[in-house]
Amino acid sequence: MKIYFPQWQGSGTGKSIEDGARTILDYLDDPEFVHIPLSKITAGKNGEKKHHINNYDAINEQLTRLKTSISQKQPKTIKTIGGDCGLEIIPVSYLNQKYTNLGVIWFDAHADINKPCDSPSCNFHGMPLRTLLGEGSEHMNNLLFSTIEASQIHYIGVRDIDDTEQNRIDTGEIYAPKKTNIIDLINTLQSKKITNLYLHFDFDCLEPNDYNKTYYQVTDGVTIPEAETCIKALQQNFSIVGSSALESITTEISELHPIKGIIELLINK
Ligand SMILES: NC(=[NH2+])NCCC[C@H](N)C(=O)O
Repeated sequence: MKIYFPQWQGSGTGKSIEDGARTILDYLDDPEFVHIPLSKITAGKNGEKKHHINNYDAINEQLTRLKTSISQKQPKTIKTIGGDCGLEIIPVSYLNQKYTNLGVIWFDAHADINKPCDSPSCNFHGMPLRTLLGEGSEHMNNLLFSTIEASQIHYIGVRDIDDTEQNRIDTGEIYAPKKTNIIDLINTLQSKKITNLYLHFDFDCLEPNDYNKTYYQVTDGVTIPEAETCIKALQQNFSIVGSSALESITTEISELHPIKGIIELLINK
């Protein structure tokens, strides 16, 4: 199943994330994408915070739509154009229920593992992994198809981590090396007997000199050739049952040029 879900409300005020999703959709020009409509509940500057989550009602309503659509279709695989990282709680928890021992590969500059009450921003896109662990807000748990274990989480390119997130990572089980070594990652996944993977891809994992049309830019990122090599190696060694392309913000298709290879690998391979 291919899904277009341009959720931006998880970033607080970042409407550019919706525009960026549309640009990737237009570039791919693929009628197979199922469009999930966003909530009309006021969000952003005048949005309301509930349970330590900005724009809670809008996010809850539209993620419920996404969940319903996936439940009805019961897809074997899910490819998503987004959108902010908060949307991941739906496809990941669905695929995790379908495939035992799903490996979750998180290409991202950020750890996205905040508890709502610890989050400096109260933006839900910094919370999806903690939610998926079943340690987030009880007010989001109704959206989950299943919860994951810490040992299923593997970061690539993570380098902007809040102190409270680091504390969670330091309690063990989560794979979060300072520098990516693809051989080590593959060995780690194989030693855990993981065969199926979900590839979460926030374009801010990339080195900004290679691509900076992202909601955040964080120095010392993964280069585009490194990211492509890594995705290809994972595709050769594992079965990829889901992937996402998230938080790019350009409104010009021509500016997607540097990341076209990555988009193709994630969505069309
Ligand atoms: N998906 C993202 N862009 N996440 C950024 C999160 C930034 C920061 N850690 C926060 O929780 O607010």
